[in-house]
Amino acid sequence: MNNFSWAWTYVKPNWRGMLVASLLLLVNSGLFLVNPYLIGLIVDQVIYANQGQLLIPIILTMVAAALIRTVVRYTYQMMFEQISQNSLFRLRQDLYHKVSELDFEYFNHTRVGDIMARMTGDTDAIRHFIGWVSYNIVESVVWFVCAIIAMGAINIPLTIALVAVTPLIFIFARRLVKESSAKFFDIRESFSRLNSMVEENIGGNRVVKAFAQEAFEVEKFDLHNDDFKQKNLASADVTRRFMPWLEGFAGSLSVITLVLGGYLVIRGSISIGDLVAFNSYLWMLNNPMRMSGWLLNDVQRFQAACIKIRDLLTTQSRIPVSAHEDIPAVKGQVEFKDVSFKFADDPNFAVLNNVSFKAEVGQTIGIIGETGSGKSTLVNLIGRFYDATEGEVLIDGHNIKEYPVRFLRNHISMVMQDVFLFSNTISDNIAFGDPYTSQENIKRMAAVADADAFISRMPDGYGTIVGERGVGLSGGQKQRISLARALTKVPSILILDDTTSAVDMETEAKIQQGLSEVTELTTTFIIAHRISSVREADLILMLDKGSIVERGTHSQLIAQRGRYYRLYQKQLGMEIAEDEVVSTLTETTSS
Ligand SMILES: Nc1ncnc2c1ncn2[C@@H]1O[C@H](COP(=O)(O)OP(=O)(O)OP(=O)(O)O)[C@@H](O)[C@H]1O
Repeated sequence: MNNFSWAWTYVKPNWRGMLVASLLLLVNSGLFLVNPYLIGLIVDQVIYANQGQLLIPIILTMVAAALIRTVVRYTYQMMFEQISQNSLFRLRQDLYHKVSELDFEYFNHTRVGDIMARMTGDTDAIRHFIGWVSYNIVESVVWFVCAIIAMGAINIPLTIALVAVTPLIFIFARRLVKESSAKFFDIRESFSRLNSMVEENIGGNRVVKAFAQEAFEVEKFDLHNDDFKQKNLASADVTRRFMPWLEGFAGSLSVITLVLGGYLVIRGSISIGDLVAFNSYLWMLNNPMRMSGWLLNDVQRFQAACIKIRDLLTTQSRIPVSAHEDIPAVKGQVEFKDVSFKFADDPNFAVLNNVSFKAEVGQTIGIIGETGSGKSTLVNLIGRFYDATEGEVLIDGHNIKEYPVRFLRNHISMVMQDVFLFSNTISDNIAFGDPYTSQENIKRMAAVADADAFISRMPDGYGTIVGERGVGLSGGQKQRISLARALTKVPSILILDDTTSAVDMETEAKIQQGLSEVTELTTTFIIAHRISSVREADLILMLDKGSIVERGTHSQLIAQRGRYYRLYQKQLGMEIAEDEVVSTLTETTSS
């Protein structure tokens, strides 16, 4: 399907409006023929044939034609605008739906700025095409044809002399399209890079400031900014080189009309009135010629935008959103059978190697291991954010691939390592897990996450609006709010990825106590670096380079005297050291 047919699918629901607008456009073009004809009449009949009584009716007709034209033009322009906005609305809807269903893999490789460029600049190029360029092209063609017919009716040889110039315009227009097309793609890519750079910089402004790298970033921005400017100038250069030719051809029509037309008048082949009318129609012929360069540029911009948008709309998630629908509710038994996993962009590196374990409903599984050992990747397979490359993940005995993804995720709650809060009230952030939850439940779950106390101390309490990504809250506060958010959902499977890393051990103990009360029927996965976070778990998995190297309960693993034991010793030593510091400080203060 070409880009025009594709764009039509968005316009099609308004096809009736489009038809009426196009008919009005034809009426308007027809009305343009009236005045030149009447001007010819004034010259021939009123001035030369001395029929002064015709002057007033002719002028009144001209005024009426101009008035009707104004109303008609306003109406169809507004209709095109309305249709283009409706089409844009539908397109944005499709784009947003698409973006919301794309998987982690896509976002791992796509810059947010690039997606934003598609959703703003590219969609606007398409709106501009539907709402302005398309009817201007039709209008130009209609004017061109009408002018030739009207001029042909006056004098055929003179019309042929003018039309003889038009092939040159097509030759130049084709060359313009050929040269400018690539430039628009360059502009589009440069805009996307600029957008991504700005987006990343605003998002990472704290890091930039912390490293005092403002000057370096400004320099980087200037490079992108300059690149965008140069790409636009290169495109403008092509336009400027071709425009004088198109202008020149359009201007040559007046010269041909005056020279050849004057000759025909002297010879008596046409009247002066006919020549004046002919000259007035000329505008309908040379205006489309002048416009052709600009319109062709806009068509190129439209084509470049269509390619980018269609590329996004046709991107397929590796994880399909729907699957078998007749599957019972998730209870929460999770089993990994010889699961291995490799990221698509690094197929030689196995992030998980033959991982096998079983978690019964309501059990707590602790996952511990060095950084980069594959802990987050393992739990990401449970929510089908990625699919295992080998082996099977089973939930309640069914292969996870049999579950419709949204259905499955509805039964899973996840507190991600990288906490994200929306710039909204704390209450709404917590209710995000279940928008229909009551205020009491929000407060209850906040209490379980040991967040109620600090939230209540805030001046606006649960109504406090947090900044973008939770700005204004400490790391530990953000973690606790995101834990409360995960708990409001009443999940069958709860995944806590390093959720208490930023809270002190006393708070962690309180949270664990609260959690054990509300997760009796919930299979809970706790990823942690601190043994204190997992020691009560029914099963602890120790990962190393993607493989389970030790497994068992805390006491079993201690008895094994292996890596877990050594880690425990190390952490215990640190705890004791910490306790010693605290008691020394206390003693010093009291003495
Ligand atoms: N999108 C990705 N593409 C390629 N490799 C990745 C991707 N995400 C993670 N990895 C790699 O997979 C490995 C495991 O990462 P993972 O995030 O699962 O580790 P982790 O044990 O959770 O680490 P941490 O404790 O630091 O959170 C790492 O070597 C990492 O570099």
